[in-house]
Parts: sequence; C-alpha cells; structure tokens
Amino acid sequence: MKTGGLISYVKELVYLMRFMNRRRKTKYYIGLSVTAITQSLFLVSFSFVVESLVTFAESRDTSLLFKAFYILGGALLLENVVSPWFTYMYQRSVEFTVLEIRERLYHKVCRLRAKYLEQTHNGDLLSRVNNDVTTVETTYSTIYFVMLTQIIFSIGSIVAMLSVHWQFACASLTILLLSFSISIRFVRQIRKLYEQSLQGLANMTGKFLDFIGGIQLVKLFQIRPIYAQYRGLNEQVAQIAAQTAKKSGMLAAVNHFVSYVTFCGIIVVGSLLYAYGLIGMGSVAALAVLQINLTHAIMNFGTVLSLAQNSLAGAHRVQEILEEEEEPERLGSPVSELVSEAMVEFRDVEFSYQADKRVLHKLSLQVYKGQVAAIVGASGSGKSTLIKLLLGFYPIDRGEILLQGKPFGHYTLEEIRGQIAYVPQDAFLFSGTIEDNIRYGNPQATTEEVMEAAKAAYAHHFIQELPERYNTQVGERGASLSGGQRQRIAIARAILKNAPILLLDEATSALDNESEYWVQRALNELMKGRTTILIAHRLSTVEKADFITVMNQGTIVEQGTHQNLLEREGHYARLYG
Ligand SMILES: Nc1ncnc2c1ncn2[C@@H]1O[C@H](COP(=O)(O)OP(=O)(O)OP(=O)(O)O)[C@@H](O)[C@H]1O
Repeated sequence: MKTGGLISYVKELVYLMRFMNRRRKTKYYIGLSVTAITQSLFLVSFSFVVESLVTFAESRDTSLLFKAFYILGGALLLENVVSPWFTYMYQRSVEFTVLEIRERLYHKVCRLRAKYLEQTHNGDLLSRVNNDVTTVETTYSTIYFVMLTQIIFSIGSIVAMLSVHWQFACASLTILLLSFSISIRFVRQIRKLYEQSLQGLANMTGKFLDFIGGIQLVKLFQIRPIYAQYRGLNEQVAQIAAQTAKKSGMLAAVNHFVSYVTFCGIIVVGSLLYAYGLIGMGSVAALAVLQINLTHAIMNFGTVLSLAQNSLAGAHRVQEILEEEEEPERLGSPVSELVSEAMVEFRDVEFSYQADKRVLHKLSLQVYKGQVAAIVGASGSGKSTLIKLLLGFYPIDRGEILLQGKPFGHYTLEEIRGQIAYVPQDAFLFSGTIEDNIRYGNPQATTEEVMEAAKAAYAHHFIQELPERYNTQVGERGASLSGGQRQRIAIARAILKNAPILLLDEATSALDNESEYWVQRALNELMKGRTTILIAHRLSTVEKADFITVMNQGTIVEQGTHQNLLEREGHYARLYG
C-alpha cells in the first residue's frame, strides 16, 4: 500500500470521530489512552519480570526476585484497579455517542425528502440504522482501543528492547516494518469486500422485509421467485464473507510465519551470543518475550486494520444519510403578494416527478371554506399527486398553491401540515395501544378527549368490547383489528387533530357494507365544519360533495355537481356509467 493510501485510511479513522461531540471526545480520548497505556505497561512489564527471574535463577541474587514481585504487583494494580475506571469512562462516551447517532438518524429520516424516501428501500434504511451503526460502535469500543494498545505496546516493547540490547531492537524494528507493510497490502482488498458485504446485507434485509410484508401472498400464490431472490442475495453475502475470510486467513498466515521465524531467530542468535558470553540468559529470555509480544501486536494491528475497513464502510453509509438533502423549511417565497379568497387554491400548477414526464398541466382548482370537493378520474390521472403537493411532499415546478388565502411560501412545511388532517386509503396504525394511536392526532389531549374523538368516529363501541378497551395493543400496523376498525381509529385521530382542512383518500373502498356504513358515518362527523378534499375511487361516495372535479391525464376536464355532470354526458357520465 502506498503512503498516500495509508494516510487516507488514517484520515478516515480520524474522520469517524466526527460523530462524537467535543465533551465526549475528551473523556473518550483520556479513557482510551489511559486504558491502552496501562494494558501495554502490563504486557511490557512481563519481559522485565522474566528477565529478573531468569537472572535470579543464574545469580541467586534475591533482590532480583523482589524486583520481579514489585514489577508484577505494580502491573496488576494498574491492570485491575486503574484500568477498569478508564475503560468505563471511554465506553460510556461510546454508548452515548451511538445513542446520539441513532437519534440523529431518526430525526434525519423525518426530514428527508419524499423523493429520496420513495426511491430508497426501507430495508436499506433499516440496515444503515442497525448494522452500519453497530459497525461504528465496534470501531469506537474495540478497534480504536486495540489499535492504540498495539501502537503503545509496540513502542514500549521497542524501547524495552533498546534498553536490553539495541542491536536486537534495530533488527526487530526492521522485521516489524517489513511485516507491517505486508499486512496492510491486504487491507484495501478487504475494505472493498466489506463494502460489498454491507450493501449485500442491506439488500437482503430489504428482500426479507418484502417477504414479511407480503407473507400472505407468498403463501397463497406460493411465490417461489421471492425465495429464489432472497437465497441469491444470501449466497452473495456468504460468498463475500468467504472471500473476506480467505484474505484474512492469508494475512494471519503471513504474520504467523514472520512471528515464528523471528522468535526462532532470537533464540538461535541469543543462544550463540550467550555461549560466547556477549549477553546474559535473562536478556535473551526478555528479548524472546518482547519479540513474540511485538509480532503479536503487529498481527493484531493488521487484523484490526482490516476489521476497521468494515466500520469505515458502515460509517460512510451512515454519513451518506446524514448528509442527504433535507426538505426545505418552506416551499416558495415568504414575501409573495398573492392572495386568494379560497381556503385551498391550486393556481396554474405544473408538476413532474421526473424531468421528462409532466404529471400536472396548468391545473387550477379552488375549494372554499367549508366546501367538500371531490376529485375523480381514471387511474394515473394525478389525484394522489394533488394530495402529495398539498402536503408539501414535493415542490411544484410552476404556478402557486395558496392555503387559507396565502401562498404556500408564507408557511413553513410544519405549519402547512399542522393545518391539514389526512386520512389515507390504508389506515396506518403504529404498534402500541388504541389510545396511543388516537392521541397521535394531538399528544396533549386528555383521556376524555381521546374518548370523545373515538365516539365521534363511531369507534368507542367496538373499543369497549375489546379485552383491554383503550389499552388494547393493536399489533404491528394494527394487525389485530379489522380494516373498518383501523379506519375508524384513523378517523378518530384526525378528529382529535382538529385541523381546518381535511384530505381523504377514499377510505371506504376496501370495506364490507357494515364497516363502510360506520366508516362513512365517522367520515361525515369528521367533515363537519371542515374544508374537505376527497379523492374518490368509487362514484357513489361523491354524490353529496359540493362539487366534483374530474381529472384526466393531469388536467381538469370537467367540474360541477353530480347532477350537472351526469347531464353533461361527458367524462364523468362515462366514468359513472
Ligand atoms: N413517486 C412517483 N414517481 C414518479 N412518478 C409517479 C410517482 N407517483 C406517481 N407517479 C406518476 O404520476 C402519475 C399520476 O399518479 P397519481 O398517483 O397521482 O394518480 P392517481 O390519479 O392518484 O391514480 P390512482 O387512482 O390509481 O391512485 C402517474 O402516471 C404515476 O405513474
């Protein structure tokens, strides 16, 4: 490996410390350094213990025996009394830093653009938050520690060797550098493999999430390709792991070879020098201990440097998310002079998800306070896109959206979303209790207010019949409730939010007659006194709307009441017929 490559690795290892704040960094550095120094001293001191004992055996000088005991006692004190305190100090910094990274990722995901979230598989995000953050944790708690210990220990061993026999020390240093340069040759290859492995794991997690999400379909249709794809990814990860093991094995073999050759060299050369009276047996024993320790230190360093590649790859994936572009604070200029009489107005709005495919063409629509506006149209005509734009998930290309008479840019995205309650087609419940799920509409609401909302949403009755009532756990995504029950809880949540504007993505389309009846009544309650935009997939639900907008290929082709539109015998009449 070139010096430039080594420098860039060192830079990357330093870069990883960015995740830690300054106060923690100081504690981390102190804790890590003191622990590494005490452990190194403990190991280096053994060579002096061995030297004193062997020389005592030769000379019967009892002061050497005491010296060995003192060194050993001091080393044990450092290792068992001092070191644990400092280990706790740096490990605590690590654990709190990892907690902060996960929190930062959570908040970051909340602020990511809809476009990024739609294009990124949940499995990939999950893998970054779990696997990749764990690799960063390993670096802080183990890799840096082992690296630092090996460096300090190597320096300590070389100094000790110099004090025992400088010629041996120089020879050892040469072997050390040679062995080190061989070790790090493998590191770059191993890094590439780790990067591939992490991406493979992310793909596998994504595939598994797909499988779990669609488990009913997988069973029903016996979808074998899903398993084949999962297995393919699994095999890929296993193959990469096998290649990594091969490289790591080669690295260990080289290090072992160097280690034992030099150990034997010391014994042979040391014995010869002893035979000619040029060195004491105690010194030969100390040098042998130091040499074997030194080569182990280099081996460990090489191994840990290759493991660090995994962490660096993981850290980069974490950093990628943290650096990902966020939603802006507001969409549009806050100083626009535009005004509108309507509660919600789309004025000549043009929009495309991808540059070459326009989805909305100069679309204009006004919904006045208290009105119920239904939007109908063929699949793909742009109905859901209108809702996404109104929720501020995408910036529009041209035109203006006005809310409560003011242009979009007048409000922050948080303010816009605060004015809107949204009930999607597939009501999403979070795992937790029914009460929690309703209260997400207004975290400050009292238990009585939660119940009032549930009553208004015709949910109270069925909730009371559940074993734990409002404390019943809904299961993952509300799996323990029926579709209609989930919808009514979602409606209760929207009622509790008490926002002036309501967006409904027709919520009754997948329900049986009885559920539909109750959900429809709940929706009527929810719509009272609010300005509502209702995306209707079935025309029977739009008859009572104040006006109906018919969309086709991103434009409004008709507008009027149910009766007018039927009489016109145009698009609506054809859809209705
Ligand atoms: N995230 C996206 N990225 C790219 N294109 C998209 C995206 N979402 C929707 N589209 C495209 O935009 C067009 C309008 O889609 P939209 O979902 O608004 O239609 P819709 O009228 O709500 O359809 P449906 O009734 O089937 O839900 C379609 O051509 C669709 O393929």
